[in-house]
Amino acid sequence: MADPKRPSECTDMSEVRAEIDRIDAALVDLIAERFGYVERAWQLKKDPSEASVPWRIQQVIDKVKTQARQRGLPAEMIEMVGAQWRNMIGWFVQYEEEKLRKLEASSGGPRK
Ligand SMILES: C=C(O[C@@H]1C=C(C(=O)O)C=C[C@H]1O)C(=O)O
Repeated sequence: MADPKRPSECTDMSEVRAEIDRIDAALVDLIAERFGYVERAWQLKKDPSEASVPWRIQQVIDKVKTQARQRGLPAEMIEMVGAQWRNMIGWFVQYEEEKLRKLEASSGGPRK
């Protein structure tokens, strides 16, 4: 595969789109990798009430927004990044909750 091109090196829309496709594929890989740790997280928790950890959710969102700020993204985009993370984490929390509920039901009570 050709070397990645910097934005200023792209001379037509097919080159721009090829780079966007490359970045999107990398983002999906990273989300899948992140999901692997969420999968491990619920296995290390004891019951569904542990799925949502508000202080940690806030910490994660603060960190990504700080990084977005440091990268010089526009203010509205920083808010968008925070909202996307909140949305993604919301899904992960639901996933963990469901797994822990099923585990609780199948084992006849919370894990000791
Ligand atoms: C991964 C965890 O489980 C949940 C998912 C989080 C995430 O996706 O970053 C953060 C907090 C938890 O509500 C955790 O407790 O750290």
